[in-house]
Amino acid sequence: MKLIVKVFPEITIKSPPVRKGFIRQLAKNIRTVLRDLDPELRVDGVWDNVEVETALSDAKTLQQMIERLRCTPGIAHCLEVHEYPLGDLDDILAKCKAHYADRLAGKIFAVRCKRAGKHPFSSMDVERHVGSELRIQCGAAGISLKAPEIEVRMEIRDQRLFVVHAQHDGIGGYPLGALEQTLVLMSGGFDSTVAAYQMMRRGLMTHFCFFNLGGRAHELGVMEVAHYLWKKYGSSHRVLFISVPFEEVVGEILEKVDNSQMGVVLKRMMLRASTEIAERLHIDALVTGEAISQVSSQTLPNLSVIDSATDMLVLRPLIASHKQDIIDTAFEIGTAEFAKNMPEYCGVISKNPTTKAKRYRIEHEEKQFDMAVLERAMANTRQVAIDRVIDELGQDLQVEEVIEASAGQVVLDIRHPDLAEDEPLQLQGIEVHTLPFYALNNRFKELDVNRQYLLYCDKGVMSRLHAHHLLSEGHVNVRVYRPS
Ligand SMILES: Nc1ncnc2c1ncn2[C@@H]1O[C@H](COP(=O)(O)OP(=O)(O)OP(=O)(O)O)[C@@H](O)[C@H]1O
Repeated sequence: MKLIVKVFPEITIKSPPVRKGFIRQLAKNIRTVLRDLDPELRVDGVWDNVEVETALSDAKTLQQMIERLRCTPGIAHCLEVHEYPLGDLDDILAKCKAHYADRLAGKIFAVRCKRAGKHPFSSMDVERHVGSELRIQCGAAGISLKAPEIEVRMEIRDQRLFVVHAQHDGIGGYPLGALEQTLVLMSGGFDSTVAAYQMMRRGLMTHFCFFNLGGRAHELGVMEVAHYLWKKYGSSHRVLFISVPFEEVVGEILEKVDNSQMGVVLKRMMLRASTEIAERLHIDALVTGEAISQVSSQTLPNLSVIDSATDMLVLRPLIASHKQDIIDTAFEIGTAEFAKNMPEYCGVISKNPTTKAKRYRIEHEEKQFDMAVLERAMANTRQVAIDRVIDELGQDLQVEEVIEASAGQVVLDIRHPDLAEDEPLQLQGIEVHTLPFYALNNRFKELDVNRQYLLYCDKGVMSRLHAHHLLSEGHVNVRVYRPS
C-alpha cells in the first residue's frame, strides 16, 4: 500500500530551506512511529508531502499505520492511493474506473485532479474526460462539482498517476523535533492534559512535570495520562516524566503562610522548581493549563504575581478557552476519561483564596517559608524516560501473581477499552469484566468485597501497579492475573 502524507498547510508556505527542514523531520518522525509495524517501510519526503510505502497487506496493520499517522503532529491528512505509471487520458480513465466503478452507479459525483509537472493535457482536460466517460460507463446519476456524493480523486505527478482510495484527516501542526522544547506542569485534569496536547500538536517536544502534593494515586494517574499522551501523539521523541515530592513544601506552606495566600505561594514554588528543572534540561518554556477566571484564583493579578517568581517564559495555551471547549477537546483526544477519574489531591485548600494577589504581600509571606524545604524537594526529584515510566514504577512492587484463574474468581480486564475491544479476553468458565485502569480507583469500591479479583493487562505492569495500590488501600482480595 502507498500513502501520500500531506503536510500541514502552514509548512507549505515557508521558505524552501525551512520547508525542507520540516519535511525531513516529518519523514524521520513517521519512520520512527511506524518502524515496529514494518521495519522495511519506505518513507520519502518530497515537495509538500511525504510518501510512505509498505509491502504489507494485512488490513489490521495498515489500519494501525493510518491511525498513528492521523495522530502524528505535522500531518494535515493522508491519502491511501494506488500508484501507476502515467498513460494517456484513456489509460487514466481505465485506472479510475477500476477503483470507482462499483461506487458510482446511481450517484452524483465529481472528478478532482491535482497535477504537477509537464503534460500534454491540463487537470481540467483530465476531469472532463474521466467525468463524462465514467458517467456513461458506470451508470452514474450525474455530475455536480459543488455537492457530489462521491469524489473521484487522483494526483498526477510527472510520470506517475495516483488514484486516491481514501482520505484520513490528521491533527495538523508542526513535526516534533523541528521546534523547541517545553515542560508542562501536569496535574492530570482536563486543563493540563489539553494544554500538553496543544503544545505537542504545535510541534513542541513536551516533557511532563508533576508535583506530588501527597497522593500516590494521583501520581499514578498523572503518569498514566502522560504516558498515554506521549504514546498517542508524541512517540517519535523520547521525553521525560519528572516527579517532584512536594508533600513537605505543602506542609511548610500550611504552617507558615496565611490561608488566603497559600494557593499563589504554592504555584510560585512550583514555578521555581520547574524553572530549575527546565534550565537543567535546556528546555525553553513552562506550560500550565490555567484559563482566565476558570477557578477563582486564576485572575490576572494572581497570574502576574505567580509569574514574577520566574524569569522563564510561562505559556498558557488555554488562557482564553471556555471550559466546555477544553472538555470537548479532552474527549476528542482521549484524555477525558483519565481526567474524570483522576484521584486529584490538593494539599492546600484556602477558604477565601485571594483573587487580587499583591507581590509585596506574597513576598512577605514567603519570607517565613524555609527555602531548604524546596531544595530538599528538588534534590529528591525523580526523572524517568516516559517510555519507561510505567515499567519502572511496577518493578519493585510485591504483588501475588496467578497464572490460572479458577471458578469463583473474577478477572478484571483493566486495559484501555480500545485494546480490550480489539482483543477481548475470553476465559472458559471464568467471569471476566472490563474495568479500564483509569476508572479502577473510583469504581473498585463498588464491587463485592467477598469476591477475589484478578487484574489483567497486556504486559502485566499496569495490573501490578494497580493491584499494589488497591492492596495498599486495604482491599485484600486483589491479585494479578498473568496467564503463562
Ligand atoms: N500537582 C501539580 N503538578 C503539576 N502541575 C500542577 C499541579 N497542580 C496544578 N498544576 C498546574 O497548574 C495549573 C492550574 O492548576 P489548578 O489546580 O489551579 O487548575 P485546574 O483547572 O484544576 O487544572 P487541571 O485541570 O489541569 O488539573 C494546572 O493546569 C497545571 O498546569
